[in-house]
Amino acid sequence: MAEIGIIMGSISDWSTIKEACTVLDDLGLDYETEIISAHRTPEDMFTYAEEARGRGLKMIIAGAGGAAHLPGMVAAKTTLPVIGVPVQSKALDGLDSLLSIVQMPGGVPVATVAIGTAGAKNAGILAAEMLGAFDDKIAERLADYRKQMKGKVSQMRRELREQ
Ligand SMILES: Nc1c(C(=O)O)ncn1[C@@H]1O[C@H](COP(=O)(O)O)[C@@H](O)[C@H]1O
Repeated sequence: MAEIGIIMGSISDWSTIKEACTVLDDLGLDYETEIISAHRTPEDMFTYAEEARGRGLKMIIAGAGGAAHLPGMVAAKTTLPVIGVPVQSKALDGLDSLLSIVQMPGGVPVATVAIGTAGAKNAGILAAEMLGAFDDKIAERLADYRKQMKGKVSQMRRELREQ
């Protein structure tokens, strides 16, 4: 059963949010995905947030752009940890998304990652690390992931020397 819920405000966010899914696939972790909007489907958002823990989710990754109220509103309706992904918007390059997500009032946190695809990737890794804090097998997979990253840097160094 999925322990990570991944929601986004619109299908237009998918090209960003799928980076979180890709990294979770690489790490062999189950997740579920859904489109939910605080603005367009507020009732569905409340239901999703209220039922998340009972359905076995351990955390929620929520991505949205522009007036990105989804992560904060979901956080307001659940005590599960919420990771917010600011999607890069056309008008303001995602600064609007970032500020909408990161500036939560004290008492209702959203763990906010960077704008765009790198942020979505990190949201996936952060979710895995949170689960890995309680699961040695996941922690081992994360250690392997780090080793692979190190290997890629070694390859970059070789390429640089060949320039
Ligand atoms: N920020 C939100 C919310 C919300 O916060 O509930 N719902 C949709 N949106 C955002 O509107 C942008 C444009 O959406 P469309 O491309 O569907 O017009 C998307 O980035 C979405 O996350």
